[in-house]
Amino acid sequence: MAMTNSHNSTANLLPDFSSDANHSHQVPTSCQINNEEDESLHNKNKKCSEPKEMSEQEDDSNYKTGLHCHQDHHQGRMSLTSLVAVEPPSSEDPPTRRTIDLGHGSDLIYIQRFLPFQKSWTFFDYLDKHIPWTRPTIRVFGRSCLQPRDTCYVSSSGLTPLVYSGYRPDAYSWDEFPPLKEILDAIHKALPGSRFNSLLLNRYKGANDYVGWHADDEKLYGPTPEIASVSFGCERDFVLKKKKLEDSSLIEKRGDGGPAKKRLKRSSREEDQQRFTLKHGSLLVMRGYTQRDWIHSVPKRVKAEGTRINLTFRLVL
Ligand SMILES: O=C(O)CCC(=O)C(=O)O
Ligand SMILES: [Fe+2]
Repeated sequence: MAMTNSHNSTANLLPDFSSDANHSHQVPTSCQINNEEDESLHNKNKKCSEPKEMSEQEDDSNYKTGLHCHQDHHQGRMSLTSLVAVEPPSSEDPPTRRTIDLGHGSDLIYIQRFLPFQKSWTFFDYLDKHIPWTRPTIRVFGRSCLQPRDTCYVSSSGLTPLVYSGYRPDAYSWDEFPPLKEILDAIHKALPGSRFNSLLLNRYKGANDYVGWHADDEKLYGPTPEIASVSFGCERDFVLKKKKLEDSSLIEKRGDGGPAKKRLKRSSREEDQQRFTLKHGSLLVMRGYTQRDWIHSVPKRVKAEGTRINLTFRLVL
């Protein structure tokens, strides 16, 4: 597929992220999420309904203080995208890479400015226009419903097909979307030793689009999937909650990454929750047993007016 925007090599523009530059930042652990929807863990009889929004009061300061018009993108073009609340980074800020140890063999890496700001808008525009987005019907708790976000799937040929919520997306080839290969190259460079061969794309077209609580624990990824998530456009919260074991020895003994969902509940302890406001151009990596022991979601948000595009790179074994 032809690109309408010119693209320089991302790798040339990228700083070296191969070592931790800064461990001192703290990840916010307070989490006022009242979204009790859980697509994977409980309440099978629940209607295929959408999760509750945060109230204005609960909707945290990220969205109150973080609303800034970015002035240097889409100049002279008024569009929904141009209203996205994205704060351009200060050029003085060094790129930082944080590693967050979730315990018991699970960890996260977060690089806030993984891709350069303007370059990230070029990617956003390309993906928004050229990806063959679809909004499929999926099965949740035995009911059919429209997936609350657009999606697309890209993978290398010959892999086990991805099936989730009763939906099997067609797999497009990397060759059709050169910028995706460019982003993949940048990820491989930032994560030496890691390899990804498939990509699930999500587009959240506004405040009502979301992804409910789930773990990406499909068998085709093996027991310890590494998932590299790149975000573009409107900032949204990404929330992780630790699954609560009824018998904490079970998971340790199983050790196979299998979906022990029936025996797990979400935890209510504050330290068992993590929340990130995923920035335009950021990279979040989930590693180890994160999919086995934690669930994650991108909840609805009152103030998230613009479009967000998220790419999750995975390795199908
Ligand atoms: O949009 C995101 O940040 C996460 C998407 C996700 O969890 C998924 O596609 O499995
Ligand atoms: Fe996920």
